Amino acid sequence: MLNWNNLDTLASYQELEKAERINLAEVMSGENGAERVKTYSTPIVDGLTFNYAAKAVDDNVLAILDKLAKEAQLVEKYESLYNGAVINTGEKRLVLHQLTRGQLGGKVEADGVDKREFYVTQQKRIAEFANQVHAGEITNAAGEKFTTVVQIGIGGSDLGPRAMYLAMENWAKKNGAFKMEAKFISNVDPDDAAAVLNSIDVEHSLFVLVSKSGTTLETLTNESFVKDALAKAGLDASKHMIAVTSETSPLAKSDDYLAAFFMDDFIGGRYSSTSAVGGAVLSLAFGPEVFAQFLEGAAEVDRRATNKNLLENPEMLDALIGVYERNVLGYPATAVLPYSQALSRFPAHLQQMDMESNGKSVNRFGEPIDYVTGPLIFGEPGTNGQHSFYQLLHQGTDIVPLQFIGFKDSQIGTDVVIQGSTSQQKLCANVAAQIVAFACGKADDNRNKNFEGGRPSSIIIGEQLTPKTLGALLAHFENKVMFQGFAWNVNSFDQEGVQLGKVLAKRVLAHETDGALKVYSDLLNI
Ligand SMILES: O=P(O)(O)OC[C@H]1O[C@H](O)[C@H](O)[C@@H](O)[C@@H]1O
Repeated sequence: MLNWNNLDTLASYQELEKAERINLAEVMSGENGAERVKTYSTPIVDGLTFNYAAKAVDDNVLAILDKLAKEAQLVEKYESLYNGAVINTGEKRLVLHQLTRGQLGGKVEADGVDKREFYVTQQKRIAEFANQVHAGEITNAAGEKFTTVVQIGIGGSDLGPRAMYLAMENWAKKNGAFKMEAKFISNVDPDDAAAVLNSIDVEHSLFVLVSKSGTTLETLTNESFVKDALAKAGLDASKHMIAVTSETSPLAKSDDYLAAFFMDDFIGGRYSSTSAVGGAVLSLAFGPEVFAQFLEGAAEVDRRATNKNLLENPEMLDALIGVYERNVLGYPATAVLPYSQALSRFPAHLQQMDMESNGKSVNRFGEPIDYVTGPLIFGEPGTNGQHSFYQLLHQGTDIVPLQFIGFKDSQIGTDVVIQGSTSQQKLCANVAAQIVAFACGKADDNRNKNFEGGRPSSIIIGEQLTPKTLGALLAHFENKVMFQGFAWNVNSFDQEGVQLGKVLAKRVLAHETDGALKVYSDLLNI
């Protein structure tokens, strides 16, 4: 039997509140600090490690977090999720994104369908389609190969796939796996679609229309925008477009598309990168084998996250340190700082994954809760961020926990030695320096130059960003957010908070406004 209790009712949480606070600057200094960096570390997968030495925790706090994990039954809740329980209480749905990359528990059936089989079938259909496109068996009307793939989608149908594409693009080029260039149209701003269309050769472009619901205003508008451009170029849109949607959506049975691939209601948009939503564009761009490696990395993390030992479960550990920082230490935000240009859109993806999941004020039964939940997430790749917002992170009045990500090797491998070091070494030197600067600070008589320190961070260190380590990185955060949602006793899998704005926008477009909404509409000339 699972107990779905609010965080503040747990005995271990009360113990956590009373636990002695750690002086991070002190514990990270000298030999003690060196020892922490060596020991406060646990593997995520081969070639990827979670190091939490610079977090404000010690063995005592970790032991209490372990009690909390057990009292809140975090792994048991995960088990019930992947065995097909109705975890998404708001929408009364199963939550099955882990099943798109592996079978963790027993067979999961819904409406008489084996769901693992369904996801694998879609993967196979996509793989076959992608191979045919690459082989020139599926072509444009003139019998010429498609060279570019353009994804049309927004939110989860854009952010994850786009971030994953960018993360693998240079790796694929370097490793002979690059098949087609991918572009993305998401915003309803006409300049987004127009700029992408201006940058491609439409005659040789294949468009992937992605919408789980098939009703998203931005995506349907951009579909029409693209169809208009295809018609103007004298092209038959139905020969240039495929759809990725759920079988129940209005797009599912249309003749407007060359092919349709499916996901379902049990895959949340922000968790859909490993479903057909990411599968279509990534398999077209890099080939099905690369997509399979990406899934394998995610699957390995999903398996590891079943470990009940907190220190051997980096997803649960990361999650609970985050809960400690948010609820006990009162920190409002988390900055995601990848020292990897390939991860330039990864923070944007995590913003949706985390904030849409855990930005909740009621528990999973709809009752108000008396504690804070999901933090504000933002970030930029290092070292660019260092020359931008790090000032506030080092000396501002809020303490913002930091999530660094760094790799020993670059993806392309082209580098240059300047003043005795390569660019990759300079990149890595900066991340090491930042961790210690944030944690330990530096005293100065000039208050303006003083660094208090005590600013916590963790780092995920990898050998190289490959499809497999990328899949692992993605699943690490998906599972972290899931465990945090369990700890906060919220439903991490719906997003009612996005609805009101959509309803009001429709009213504006129908000219059914009054009061402030009418004046804003007039000011914006609608
Ligand atoms: O894939 P779609 O149904 O078009 O949804 C696209 C996005 O829009 C919604 O408003 C939600 O906030 C997102 O969670 C979702 O990913």
